[in-house]
Amino acid sequence: MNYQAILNQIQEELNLKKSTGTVASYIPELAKVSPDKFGMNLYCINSGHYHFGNSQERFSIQSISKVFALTLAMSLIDDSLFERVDVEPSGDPFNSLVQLEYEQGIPRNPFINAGALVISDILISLLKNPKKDFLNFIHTITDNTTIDINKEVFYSEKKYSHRNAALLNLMKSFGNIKNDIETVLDFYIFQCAVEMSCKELSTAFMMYANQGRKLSDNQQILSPQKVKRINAIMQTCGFYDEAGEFTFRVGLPGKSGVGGGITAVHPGQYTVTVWSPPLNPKGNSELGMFALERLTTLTGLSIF
Ligand SMILES: NC(=O)CC[C@H](N)C(=O)O
Repeated sequence: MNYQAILNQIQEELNLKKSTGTVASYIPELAKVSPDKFGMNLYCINSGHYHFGNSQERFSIQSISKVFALTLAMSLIDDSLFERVDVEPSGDPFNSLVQLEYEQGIPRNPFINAGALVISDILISLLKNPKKDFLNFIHTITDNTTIDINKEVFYSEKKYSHRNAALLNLMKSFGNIKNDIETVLDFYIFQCAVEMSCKELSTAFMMYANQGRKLSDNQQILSPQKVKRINAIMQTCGFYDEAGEFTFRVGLPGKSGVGGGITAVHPGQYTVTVWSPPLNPKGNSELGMFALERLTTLTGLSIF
């Protein structure tokens, strides 16, 4: 298959499309990013990288980091993790508080904010230097030690994190947060502030397409069974209250972030990352979803 020709076609179609979305502004620093950025990187297990646009420029990965945090936590502890966070789609926005109240502080899944905050709490209890260890984990899976956080984004989100603090307080009242609220919030915001390019994200996600092994050196990062589970959670919960729509249109497990990035996985075949900052009302990249839908349609390669 001529993947580059398919990507070129998607780029041409995108040039004709006007986005109706808006760049996230509740983290003020994110609002400074140009809405016209667009990058796409496709990383095939058998034939390497294909790309176009701003695919090598780093952007704020935001909630895509939730996949790395869950992976790290699952590599360190057993299934007891899932006593503190469930694996059901929420059908609610990523930062919603309502379900938590009547479900007694157990978040629906690890990819909504409440669930990711519980994973942050677990990592803080398990790791010596949570921030350093988290970055090291990303360095390992990408073979790239230059990946870091964007400090402006970090401090910007810290100033406007009242809702995440509310989620933490509510969960703490139910006994599902063990560490100090400020410490958990700080680590969660840190992981969201990591910056990576489309190419780096596709590389990091390759382990989910390759049974838990890195492609570069075959290192087993996570067992195939655990990778299967993470892919399942990405499929059912990776896009909040748009997980069904993403599955319907694109047909791949994946994860989005309010920085405008989406990374998706076709186990055994490829990983793909798109970046376009304007978000649809559900907080997912509008043109990113369009590009991924075109990719699985033009290649005929989705998991369904
Ligand atoms: N959906 C997202 O990417 C949200 C991440 C963001 N840091 C928040 O907690 O609001």
